[in-house]
Amino acid sequence: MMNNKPGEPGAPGNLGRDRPPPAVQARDLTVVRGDRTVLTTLDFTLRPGTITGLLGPSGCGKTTLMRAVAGTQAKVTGTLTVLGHPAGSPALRPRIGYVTQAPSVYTDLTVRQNLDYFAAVLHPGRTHRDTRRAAVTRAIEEVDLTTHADVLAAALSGGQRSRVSLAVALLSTPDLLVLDEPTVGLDPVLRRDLWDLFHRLAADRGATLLISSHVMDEAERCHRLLLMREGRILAEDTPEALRTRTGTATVEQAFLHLVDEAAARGTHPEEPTP
Ligand SMILES: Nc1ncnc2c1ncn2[C@@H]1O[C@H](COP(=O)(O)OP(=O)(O)OP(=O)(O)O)[C@@H](O)[C@H]1O
Repeated sequence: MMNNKPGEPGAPGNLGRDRPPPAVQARDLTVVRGDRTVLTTLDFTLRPGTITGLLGPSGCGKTTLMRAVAGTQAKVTGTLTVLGHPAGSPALRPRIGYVTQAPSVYTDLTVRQNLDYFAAVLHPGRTHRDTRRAAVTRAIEEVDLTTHADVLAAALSGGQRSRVSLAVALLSTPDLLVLDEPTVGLDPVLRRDLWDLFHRLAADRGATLLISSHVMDEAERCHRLLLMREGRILAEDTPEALRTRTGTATVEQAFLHLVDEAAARGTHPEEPTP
């Protein structure tokens, strides 16, 4: 499907020369779903150990972009390199944690049983029993579900179930975490705690996180932002640079400013102005 061209960042010849290769690099990334082009020639780069927020209105293509990065999206063209491999490579499977909007948990199992099950898939065999146990306990603690470890998933709230999915993704200590709206339905305290966890994963483990959200105030917690609209990237920068560039006080205002600016020009923002 997609190949690195020699000399491009992420290609084997460039590894380790100046700075670490990008965790994710997209060039001309285009995705067709049904008979519609839903992502159009996207270019972006995610640096290792950073948190990138993916923001934009419903239907703009956030989930499609995440599925492409996670390697689960069909009809992807262009170049998409993930942790040095073409997106979708089998070698990437244990290195990516992808948490979808719909929590993928077994409702007839408890929180711990769910995690035990997935841990057994990741680290099968008796010899890994202690590793599994430690990984499960750590993942449950990280998502703050220790007090609910023995509760059936069927009896959890939506937000708690989402956190079980996140715990499953954390079991394999992934290098790249792709999280589709992980804070939907959570109260402000839990949202804050989860964002603290995301920052710890980036700072302590060097993990790269791509996190989608509808909530613009969460944008301020990201190192970088990809603002999307109608299948295209409206802007890619730090929250501060976006505010400064647009002379606005919040990322939400910056987003609206960029939308208005593009409409006034009659072009899409990343298209060169004549
Ligand atoms: N299975 C599908 N077949 C055809 N078109 C699809 C399919 N799934 C999504 N789309 C279209 O692709 C576009 C992008 O959808 P996507 O789910 O990526 O958006 P989103 O930004 O994640 O939306 P939301 O924030 O509501 O989750 C939408 O216009 C949607 O209608």
